[in-house]
Amino acid sequence: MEVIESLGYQVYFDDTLASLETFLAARNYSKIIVLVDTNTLDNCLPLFQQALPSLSNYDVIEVDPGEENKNIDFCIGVWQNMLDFGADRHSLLINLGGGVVTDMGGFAASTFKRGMDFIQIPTTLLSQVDASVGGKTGIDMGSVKNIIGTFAQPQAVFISSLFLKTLDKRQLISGFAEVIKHGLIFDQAYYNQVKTLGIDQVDNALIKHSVSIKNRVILEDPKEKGLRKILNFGHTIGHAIEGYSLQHDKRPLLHGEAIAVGMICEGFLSHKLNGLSLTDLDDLIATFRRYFNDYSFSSSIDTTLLELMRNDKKNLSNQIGFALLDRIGSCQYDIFVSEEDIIESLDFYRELTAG
Ligand SMILES: NC(=O)c1ccc[n+]([C@@H]2O[C@H](COP(=O)([O-])OP(=O)(O)OC[C@H]3O[C@@H](n4cnc5c(N)ncnc54)[C@H](O)[C@@H]3O)[C@@H](O)[C@H]2O)c1
Ligand SMILES: O=C(O)C(=O)C[C@@H](O)[C@H](O)[C@H](O)COP(=O)(O)O
Ligand SMILES: [Zn+2]
Repeated sequence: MEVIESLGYQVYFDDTLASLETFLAARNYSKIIVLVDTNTLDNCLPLFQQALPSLSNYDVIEVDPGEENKNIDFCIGVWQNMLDFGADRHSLLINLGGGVVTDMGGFAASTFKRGMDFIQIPTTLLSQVDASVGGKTGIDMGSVKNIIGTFAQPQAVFISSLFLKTLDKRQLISGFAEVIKHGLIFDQAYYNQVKTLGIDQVDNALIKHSVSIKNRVILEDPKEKGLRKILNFGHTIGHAIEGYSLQHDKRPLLHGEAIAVGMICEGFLSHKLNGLSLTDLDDLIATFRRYFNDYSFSSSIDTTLLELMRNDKKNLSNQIGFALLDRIGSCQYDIFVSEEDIIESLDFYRELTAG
């Protein structure tokens, strides 16, 4: 078992979940509630139960799966269930699921009775390498991603790669977008290592390396006043595309798929405005196109996408904020980009992927 020290809590890499048993034994929670979605109820709760045979007295809250349910209505359902189960400030919420469960569960716990303890047991690659660590919690409103939320740290994070065995390939690749992002913004050698990996080559060492990159950034800037914004590379445009797709596409893009589009567009902006070489841009594009299908969207939605970008949390005084690369492995933040340049980056993506 390996451990990373994060913001006052530990991230355990522990396929046995023995560390969770020790964690619970050392605390005297008045009540334990496990939040799952329908898929993690079927696929992950049995593994959780097997690993913790001594834990029998807990309640389960189940929500429908998927981004379309990461909203206030489902959150009210979670709060209501916690009330019904008699949760108090000395209770623990265990979020057992992907980023939707860890984001929404973290938000529900951090606001319930002004805050109760929660732990994260991420069960997707995306939530293991990114969403479960760092304390960003939240929900969407319509097409606007993560617009209501808190910074609230879990009491601990328990990562077991065994959960990934039931995850489908599309979800694994979606999570891989954040892995590639970690290399692009912080670690060129890591980027070079991961950019040709097969998705079946994802292992504990890779998950731990990604978490350690994210952790170094958040330790320096827990509340995203500065450096932490680099973790948002690809997200100004990616979140707008994700939010749009969620409301309009029959089969909406997943988070990682949308930010892969965003990272190509923001790669273009990095080249145009922040000194990223053409060689690095071409490399970035080839990497994302190796793993991700092209997304087709017409210029008629550009005004809607810009409207969504006007809600980005990195914005300042009506200027749309970006984190952009100057080379692979290095990223700057607080770069404000004109709407003309943003549209040029969307045109660039469309031309790149046309035909
Ligand atoms: N807080 C953060 O720092 C942060 C970072 C990155 C992403 N996010 C958020 O995370 C969310 C995306 O997370 P995600 O990709 O994990 O999506 P998700 O939670 O929707 O999970 C993806 C799908 O996999 C299913 N699933 C989960 N674990 C499974 C398993 N082990 N076996 C089989 N099926 C399983 C889920 O039910 C769901 O259908 C987005 O809302 C994004 O905004 C947050
Ligand atoms: O942890 C962070 O900080 C990130 O930006 C990680 C992102 O991958 C993640 O998608 C996050 O939820 C985006 O946050 P937001 O503040 O842009 O909503
Ligand atoms: Zn993300």
